[in-house]
Amino acid sequence: MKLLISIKNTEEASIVKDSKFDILDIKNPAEGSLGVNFPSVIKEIKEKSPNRIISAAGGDLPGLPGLTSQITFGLAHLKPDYIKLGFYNFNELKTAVKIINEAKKAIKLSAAPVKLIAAAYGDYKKTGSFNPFLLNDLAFNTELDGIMIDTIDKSGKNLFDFLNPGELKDFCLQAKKAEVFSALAGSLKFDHIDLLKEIKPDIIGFRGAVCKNNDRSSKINADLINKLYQKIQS
Ligand SMILES: O=C[C@H](O)COP(=O)(O)O
Repeated sequence: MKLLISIKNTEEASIVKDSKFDILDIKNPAEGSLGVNFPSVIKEIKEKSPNRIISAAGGDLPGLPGLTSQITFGLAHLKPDYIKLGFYNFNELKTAVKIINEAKKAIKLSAAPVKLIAAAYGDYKKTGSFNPFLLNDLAFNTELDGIMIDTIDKSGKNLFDFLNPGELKDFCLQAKKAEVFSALAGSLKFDHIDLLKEIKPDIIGFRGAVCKNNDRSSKINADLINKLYQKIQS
């Protein structure tokens, strides 16, 4: 189980410089769950973190293939290892297939070796957004590299308030069958680690629980990241 840590600026890149984790995710929490950050910020963080595997959030995106492919094209030029696209406020599989096919074309056009992750939200029902259990169908029908479940609502509830461990385990098993990696996030806590070890996603994503006062809009904390990493290894 690899640990992904989301950061928002170059100051946080310095804070986590010596911390142990596997993927450095760059997002803009002020613009949503998978808020997309500014090109200059992503470029600077990449330069400051030469030995890190980098992921870039692409936004909580409506079902618009043109818009999504342009965002993907722009991000791909910054050469992250992964781009994560959030499926928000639309729910048709056909639209999702078109989005991923066009995003893959945009990546090829950029000539950067970027992997693509489609993300849906555990609390999808509240907003009529894309059902995360359709991500496996999407993976079978496209050239996706990974699928992820996060949450859109970061105001107190977490992933397990919306989906049960059995559903999440099945999601991860289906991802293996589709030969893509699985990732889980959504206000996860230290206390969820044992359960997550049973569910066996390939990647777990954290921010809030490793920020000062458990507040994802405040500053990331290196000691908390190291403690979390140790707990995952134990
Ligand atoms: O991609 C992972 C997310 O940034 C996790 O953030 P969170 O733990 O605050 O929900």
